Amino acid sequence: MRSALCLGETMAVLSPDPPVGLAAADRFSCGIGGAESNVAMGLAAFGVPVSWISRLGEDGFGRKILAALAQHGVDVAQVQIDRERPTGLYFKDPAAEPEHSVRYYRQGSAAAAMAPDLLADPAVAALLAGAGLVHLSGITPALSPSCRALCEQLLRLPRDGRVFSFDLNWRPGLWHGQDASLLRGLADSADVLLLGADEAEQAFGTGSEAELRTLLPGPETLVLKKAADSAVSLHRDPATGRESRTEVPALSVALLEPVGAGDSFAAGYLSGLLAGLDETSRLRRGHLAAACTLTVAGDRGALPEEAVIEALLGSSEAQWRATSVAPGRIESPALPAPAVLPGRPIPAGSSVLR
Ligand SMILES: Nc1ncnc2c1ncn2[C@@H]1O[C@H](COP(=O)(O)OP(=O)(O)O)[C@@H](O)[C@H]1O
Ligand SMILES: O=C(O)C(=O)C[C@H](O)[C@H](O)COP(=O)(O)O
Repeated sequence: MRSALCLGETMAVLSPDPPVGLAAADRFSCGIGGAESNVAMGLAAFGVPVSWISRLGEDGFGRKILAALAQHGVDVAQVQIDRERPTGLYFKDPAAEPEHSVRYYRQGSAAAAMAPDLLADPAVAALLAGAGLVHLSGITPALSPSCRALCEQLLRLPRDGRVFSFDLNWRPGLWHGQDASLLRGLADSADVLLLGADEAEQAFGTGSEAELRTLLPGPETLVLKKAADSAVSLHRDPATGRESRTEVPALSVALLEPVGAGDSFAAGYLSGLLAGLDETSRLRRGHLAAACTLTVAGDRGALPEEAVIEALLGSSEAQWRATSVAPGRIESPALPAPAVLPGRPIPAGSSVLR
């Protein structure tokens, strides 16, 4: 299988522990968070050889991020270390309204200093030349003008058999005071564009398939996620120009925490693309990986064993629709018995929402 390369910022994440509002918090647990590195770890879990490219501060948070990604099987050899700027941070605020539930401290971070000269680094150029997939997201161009220039330059590269994927990851807080209309041009120059109907509505004023396809005619494949309902792939055959539509319902999930589901979906879908699977299987892999993440209290849930993935991907539509995922457990008529999901137990005091 050809390798993948994911580029973007990863930060240290500080979460009040216990989960109270920031004003009341005395203690924090520290994890790591970054959309593109979540995708990189997700791809590695599906067996894809993957590198993550970024820039970190010469600090403990940077070292923690490198160690965590390496532990998940992601190649971090070409991550740059910035001696002047720090690793970015964000805080979770469990008491805040959803649009303020995350507080970024990433302005002037090491990653925000990424620039097109990164591509002149011979080791990075070699990774890029060998990659079958290059994954970016709408977060990076919002970080700084130099990061935006880097994304523009990457998306202008000749394809040479590579696929450039782009997850919209609309973060209005990061675009404040900047021209967010640039995002549409970037998204439109990818080959595979992943976006949620809700975020498309906010960023582009519509979540409708037909209107989005008209607004974004560039990508060969547009993957529109409709949260708990379904995901739709609109794919244009490069040889004939014919457009086909594939829709796969989402799994029934006992949701614990939503963060990271979009990144896991991207990893599932893109791993299927690299493996040469059809659109239905790619979308199913996306839903399955997202469901595993939705049932844990972190950015990424562990996948079931390979035989379970295969059985679910090969199941009939009725069996797929009757499949449900709860913390630690998958039940499906396509499985001889409920499958146990590996991973951390549910933290005490967490409530399982439905
Ligand atoms: N309530 C839910 N039930 C089942 N699956 C869901 C639910 N919410 C999200 N998903 C899954 O997660 C994927 C990503 O959802 P999305 O809302 O786009 O996430 P994000 O906002 O994290 O990007 C969906 O395509 C679907 O597979
Ligand atoms: O870099 C950022 O700004 C982030 O938000 C990092 C987040 O951990 C993930 O991007 C989760 O994002 P979803 O998968 O959409 O829930």
